[in-house]
Amino acid sequence: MRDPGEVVLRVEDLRMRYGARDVLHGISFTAYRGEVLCLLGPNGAGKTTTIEILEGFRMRSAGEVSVLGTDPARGGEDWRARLGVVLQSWRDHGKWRVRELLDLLGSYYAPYSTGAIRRPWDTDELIAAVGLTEHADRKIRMLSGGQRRRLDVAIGIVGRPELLFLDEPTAGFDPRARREFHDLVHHLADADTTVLLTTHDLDEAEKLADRILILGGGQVVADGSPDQLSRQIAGEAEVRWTVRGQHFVHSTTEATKYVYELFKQHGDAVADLEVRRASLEDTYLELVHRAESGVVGVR
Ligand SMILES: Nc1ncnc2c1ncn2[C@@H]1O[C@H](COP(=O)(O)OP(=O)(O)OP(=O)(O)O)[C@@H](O)[C@H]1O
Repeated sequence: MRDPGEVVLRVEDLRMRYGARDVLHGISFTAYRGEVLCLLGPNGAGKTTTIEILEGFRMRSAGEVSVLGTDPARGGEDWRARLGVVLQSWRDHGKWRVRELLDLLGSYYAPYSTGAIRRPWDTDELIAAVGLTEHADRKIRMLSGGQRRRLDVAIGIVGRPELLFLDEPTAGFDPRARREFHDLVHHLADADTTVLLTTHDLDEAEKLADRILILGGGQVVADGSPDQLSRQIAGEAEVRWTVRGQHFVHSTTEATKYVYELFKQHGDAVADLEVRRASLEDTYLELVHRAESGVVGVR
């Protein structure tokens, strides 16, 4: 358990209403320094709304929110300089070259350097960290979609943020770029950056998140590590095996005991043994289904 003094993000009973429609019905969660928190939920669940409120771009209807110790509705420039934001895509500055743009954007952060955090990030180091060294002198409009997305990430972290918001960061990445990006997020978290990201890619969530929050029906329907969530829902595991070439499948809530009995009964004849627990995808689909059909969530 982390020291409660390290809270970076605290959300209590957050509500959002657009016109007459309630989108967030009172959500609460906390994030700690160096934690990677992943926000999941179906289209329209309120992920972007939540993130925009935390970034100070959207005014909430009700509830308490503290981001790096400040209410985002009242955050000034010095507070904003401690945040990094990677939105869905950066479409401007096509005529600029990669290094030029990062140099310029980085210079805005220089006045916010502190003894502990030197701002901005050195441009060439940053370009290398996001895998754009070969393209540093290219015009932005000449970049491919994935390269441009890497630039979006570089723009989000050029000021060495203490808290980084990533909205579907790897959309359009090839598998290697995704792997490199995941390594980058792990490095940022190791250096104490707190990361809040949204994704629809459950494999990505499982690889990156220390904690997953699932939004459904305007509420947090689950909050825990990928492993904890799977256990909450994984009532039954599926055991598969063969005996003398014949395949068997059995569902049980007590897989270990079942496997023990199996070996007691058949000994070495048991082959191809597999125990499959609920995946994050199974868990996600079940929890969202429960939320949408009005069943109270699991926390
Ligand atoms: N400015 C707005 N005015 C009115 N309704 C809005 C506005 N922005 C979002 N909504 C509604 O609020 C709900 C939540 O939207 P939001 O964009 O936060 O969802 P999301 O979880 O980010 O979805 P997605 O996965 O599709 O990006 C949706 O039903 C959307 O139609």
